[in-house]
Amino acid sequence: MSSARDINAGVPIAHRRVSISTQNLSTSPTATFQSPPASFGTGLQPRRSVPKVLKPFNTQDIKILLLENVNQTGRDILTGQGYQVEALKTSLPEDQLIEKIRDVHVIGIRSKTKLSERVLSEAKNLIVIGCFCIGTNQVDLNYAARRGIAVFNSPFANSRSVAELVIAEIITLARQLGDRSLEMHRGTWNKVSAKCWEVRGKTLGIVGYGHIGSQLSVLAEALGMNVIYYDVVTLMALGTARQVPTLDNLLEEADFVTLHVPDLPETRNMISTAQLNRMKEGSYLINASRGTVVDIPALIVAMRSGNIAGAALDVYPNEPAGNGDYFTNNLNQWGEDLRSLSNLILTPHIGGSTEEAQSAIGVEVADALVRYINLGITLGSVNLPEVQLRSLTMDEPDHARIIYIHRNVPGVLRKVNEILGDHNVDKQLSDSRGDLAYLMADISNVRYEQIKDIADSLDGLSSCIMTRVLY
Ligand SMILES: NC(=O)c1ccc[n+]([C@@H]2O[C@H](COP(=O)([O-])OP(=O)(O)OC[C@H]3O[C@@H](n4cnc5c(N)ncnc54)[C@H](O)[C@@H]3O)[C@@H](O)[C@H]2O)c1
Ligand SMILES: O=C(O)[C@H](O)COP(=O)(O)O
Repeated sequence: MSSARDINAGVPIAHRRVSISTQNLSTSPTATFQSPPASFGTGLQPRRSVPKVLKPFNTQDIKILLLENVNQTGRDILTGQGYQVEALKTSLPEDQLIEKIRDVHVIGIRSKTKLSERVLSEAKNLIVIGCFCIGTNQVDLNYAARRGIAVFNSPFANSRSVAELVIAEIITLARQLGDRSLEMHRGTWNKVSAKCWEVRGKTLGIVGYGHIGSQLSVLAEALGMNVIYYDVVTLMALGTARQVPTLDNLLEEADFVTLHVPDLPETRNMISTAQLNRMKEGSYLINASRGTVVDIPALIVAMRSGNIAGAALDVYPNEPAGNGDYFTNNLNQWGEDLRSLSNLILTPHIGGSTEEAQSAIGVEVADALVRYINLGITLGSVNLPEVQLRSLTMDEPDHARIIYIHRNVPGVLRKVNEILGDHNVDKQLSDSRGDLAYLMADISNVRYEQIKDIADSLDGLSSCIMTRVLY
């Protein structure tokens, strides 16, 4: 088992390095870390017994809290490491979250758990956050970085699932399938063709042509749709899709408008009364991005007027913490209005909720957490500089890996190397991101009893945010 220790105010700054078989490391010239197979989670083995002087804790001492029903694949990888894993099916109210987060070194969440500065400031032992989803808007990334807490996510493992849901919704809206099905469930046969359409030849307007938007573009063209898209970045069109210069251009031309932008200050209420009024009469709106992107009261007005012939919402400004919670309470006054509208598909944030997506996300994020906890590798981190050293000497005795997360100020490397200077620095890599820098150094000829001195000296530097020594 690997181990870690706690030197400063409960912050685990060192844990025993573990060996890793070289087949798990990329041999590509770019030296990126290849995503390991699922067995990676059990592939890391302890190297030697723990030196008493460091009061290290074993991997069993690493406490991980997983919220929001993280997939079994991820739980298995983490428990396979020997970490203590507590997994809950829902998110937690802030007060309970604060109580729980005080104790853990790692937290895994999905889109609902808000890790604000207020919550994170209580997380004295936290070294890393895993977002088992695409979005990271629920985490205060800047504050986490200032504290040296790494954040990882799964940038595209559920993109296909979302794109397929949107395709289903386009046809469902065009044919009013939701309403017909509801009527049949109530015993009413209502065979109509008025205002029911084929999607072939219609124009799909995609707002945000990233992972999901671009995948959707390909699927929609296969159905015979014309695709236009709007994005703040100029992006290569797939197939015969066409980028339009403004959102208004898209709204005026599209029969279906679908939103795939992140939650940013600029995308809040991006679709409100003015934008809905620009949309073609009888057009449709789909939002499977974030609940903040659509002004819901404005949508209700537009649908009641008939200008918008149908809509699909998968995401909402306030979402319940878990299944069974009452939807209307969270939407306040809008819940009842939404539920009363025809040709409005309401789904409980299930865009990425498929077996395939959740299983892949579980593996991807859990592997990233293991690599970070055990090896300090930040590849894929959304808030720290991405640093990886591929060490061929990890299994040799008297080697240690130093991780020094620090403020990006002049003179740090000189001071760090003064501290490491008595040892043989085999490799060293440092990268910065804004005000923050991440240094990784593999040193040899270091005795275990010297490791505490190194850690203490690094901690004593004024630039220090967090020091970890892996050995
Ligand atoms: N419903 C779900 O279950 C579900 C699942 C996955 C992702 N999502 C959400 O879907 C959204 C898109 O995900 P993605 O993986 O495609 O993201 P992405 O980062 O790959 O793509 C987002 C695109 O939006 C563009 N963009 C940013 N700001 C914009 C603006 N103001 N106007 C126009 N374009 C803008 C970006 O340039 C980028 O091309 C995110 O909000 C994500 O959280 C929801
Ligand atoms: O950000 C995401 O990946 C989606 O919104 C899905 O979130 P979820 O994992 O909470 O369903």
